[in-house]
Amino acid sequence: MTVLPPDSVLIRSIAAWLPRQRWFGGKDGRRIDDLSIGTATELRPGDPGLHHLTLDVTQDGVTDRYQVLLGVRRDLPGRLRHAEIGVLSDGRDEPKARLYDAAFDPDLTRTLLADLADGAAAGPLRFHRMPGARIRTDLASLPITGEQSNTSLLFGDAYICKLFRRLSRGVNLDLEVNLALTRNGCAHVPAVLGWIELAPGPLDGDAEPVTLGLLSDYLHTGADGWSLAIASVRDWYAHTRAPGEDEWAELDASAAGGDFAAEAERLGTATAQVHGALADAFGVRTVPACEVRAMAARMNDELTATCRAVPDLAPHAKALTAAFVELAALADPLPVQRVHGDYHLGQVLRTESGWTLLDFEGEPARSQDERRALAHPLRDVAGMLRSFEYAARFLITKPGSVPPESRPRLETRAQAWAARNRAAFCRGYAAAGGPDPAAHAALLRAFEFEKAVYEVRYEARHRPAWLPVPLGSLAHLTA
Ligand SMILES: Nc1ncnc2c1ncn2[C@@H]1O[C@H](COP(=O)(O)OP(=O)(O)O)[C@@H](O)[C@H]1O
Ligand SMILES: O=P(O)(O)O[C@H]1O[C@H](CO)[C@@H](O[C@H]2O[C@H](CO)[C@@H](O)[C@H](O)[C@H]2O)[C@H](O)[C@H]1O
Repeated sequence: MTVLPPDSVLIRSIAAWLPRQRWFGGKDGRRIDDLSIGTATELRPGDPGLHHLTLDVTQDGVTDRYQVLLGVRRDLPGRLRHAEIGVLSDGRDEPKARLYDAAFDPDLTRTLLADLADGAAAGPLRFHRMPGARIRTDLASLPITGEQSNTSLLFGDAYICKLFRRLSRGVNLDLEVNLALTRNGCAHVPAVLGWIELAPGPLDGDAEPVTLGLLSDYLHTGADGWSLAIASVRDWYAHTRAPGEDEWAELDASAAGGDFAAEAERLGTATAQVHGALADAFGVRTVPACEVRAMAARMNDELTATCRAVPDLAPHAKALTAAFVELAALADPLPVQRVHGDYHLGQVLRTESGWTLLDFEGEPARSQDERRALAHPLRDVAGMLRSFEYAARFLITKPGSVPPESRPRLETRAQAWAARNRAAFCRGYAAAGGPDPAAHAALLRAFEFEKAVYEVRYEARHRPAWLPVPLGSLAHLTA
């Protein structure tokens, strides 16, 4: 049972299973033309056995590398049936072994924790413990499932181990940034406890190790910004006038019980502090005005391409282009630095001690080089402002979500909620030393529109039912 099945059986099983996985990046209609095993490492012999695989998956001439934890058992208990990848038969009636996604098997993932605690090495895999960190090894894991591009394992309520599914060349951005900020004592990221990497191998000649996993403190008291914001919006929609209140006066959003503005302001403050820490850790560079013009041209090219793919965006194109032209006309050089890169309410957690930022990997739909590129910090501010727009409209935009007669009233409420929380976030950001959004209106607007174009493309490809959300907010912002 410790020996891997012949490649052909394994590869056929994985090729059929891969496209069904939420985290598989190649589900855009392209066929898998070739699939091969890059590395295979036995991490635990016996029944159940654990193997670590890297897979090279080629689609339309482009090869991406993924990792899979392969479990092998003679009998698969009911709790693991949903994770089955394939059956290995000996040619007679009885299956010889069952292959499955071991991320779902706490009996096997325990091995990862033990190896991290030991700073072990296995074949090309290297397990690193953060100097000074103590890692408990007696915890069982539970995978987080859902809308994730990676697979994260919760170990008790102490640790979270993020296993990157599509592997990028060299050190993963999430590890690089979290490690630098943990070392600098930044309170707004979860502390890094360890990481797993693939040592540069003779096979592909990579000079740098490839990051496979990241073990961090699990912030078990945290609530994510998106759920908190949505709860606030729901409360604001239901808010009614107090008895005796002037029925013609504008409704006062601050009087709604679930008002989010104080949280939005604190989030702005935390964001500016993280930007300061990123500038300290990685430095700041200034780009000349010609590069700003090139950036504006790229934004406009993406707009043109997206209008072709999603014609519903076309009615907004004129207003968006005008914002990119305005950006190109800015004569000043721009300071750029490491930023979050895909900043939205789903990437922040509110704990009892403040806001924490997660997932510094950048936008999943961008290339590795684009994700690593330096940017002006207001690009993140724009990302979060877009997220307030999303949260404000999410509950009412999907077709059939509210009766048509309520829509105009709720759209007015949505606009008020977004305006109030955008202003609070920007206030907190500027007060904590970030570049003042009010003083950089043209830059901020261009970044917001760039993100909105990305969102239209993202939603059309991954969640078509959400497409009315960015389109609805664009209708308002470009009116
Ligand atoms: N350190 C942590 N503490 C608590 N929850 C976390 C932590 N890291 C991630 N999470 C939860 O897991 C979710 C996904 O994490 P994320 O890093 O964004 O993964 P992905 O790249 O797969 O989207 C987050 O939205 C958050 O709810
Ligand atoms: O979290 P990821 O790094 O996978 O980011 C991608 O997916 C996000 C959605 O999960 C997407 O964010 C968009 O939807 C959010 C609501 O679900 C909203 O708050 C964001 O403002 C909006 O951009 C993100 O763009 C995408 O890269």
